[in-house]
Amino acid sequence: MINIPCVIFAGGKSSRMKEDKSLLPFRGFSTLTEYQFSHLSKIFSTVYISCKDKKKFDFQADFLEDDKNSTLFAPTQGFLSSFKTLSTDRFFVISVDSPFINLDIIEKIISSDNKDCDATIARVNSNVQPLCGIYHRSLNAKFQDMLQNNTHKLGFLLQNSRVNYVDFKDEKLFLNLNYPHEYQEALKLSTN
Ligand SMILES: Nc1nc2c(ncn2[C@@H]2O[C@H](COP(=O)(O)OP(=O)(O)OP(=O)(O)O)[C@@H](O)[C@H]2O)c(=O)[nH]1
Ligand SMILES: [Mg+2]
Repeated sequence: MINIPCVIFAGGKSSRMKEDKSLLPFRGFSTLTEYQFSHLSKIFSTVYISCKDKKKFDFQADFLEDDKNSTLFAPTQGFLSSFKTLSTDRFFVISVDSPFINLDIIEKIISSDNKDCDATIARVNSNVQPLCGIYHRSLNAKFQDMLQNNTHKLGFLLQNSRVNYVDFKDEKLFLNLNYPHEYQEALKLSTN
């Protein structure tokens, strides 16, 4: 088991999906979140779910809720509550809507990480995947600045930080379910 905590980001608006994607059924699980939680719990010894309000889920897990006083929708919120609640120097981040990220990918990222960087992040055919990688506590202050300045582009943060990129080729494994057609594609890939 991997000892770095894993945080599943599941608190977004799903504006492109038009319904909360974290609650869509997947691979026999009643929600994509439960699928990810179950899969990742076999790999990581601690798995957290980052969300606005744990009440939207009806299963037991460790939830990290966003600041209730904020109306902002952006992963920045999830990062800030992760840094606040977790005591470790780093944690692994994954998006709820990328169900094909596997052990092989996770192990490669973890073995590429080192103490001198701020983050170790997946890149697929030169596309950076900010929600698949390790973030270090050294970035906490930058996330606080992002909140203060109301700028939430993770790509920009990473461009201005010390990042190790880990390159992958198979784009299918990084499929993000943003639109209904991508969810349909994921369902099809799962039955093959
Ligand atoms: N905890 C938390 N997670 C978030 C927040 N906003 C986005 N995320 C998560 O970040 C991940 C990547 O975001 P997107 O793929 O853009 O998802 P989204 O923002 O729900 O979808 P769109 O509204 O279509 O952009 C998803 O897993 C979201 O659940 C937030 O305010 N809080
Ligand atoms: Mg979004």
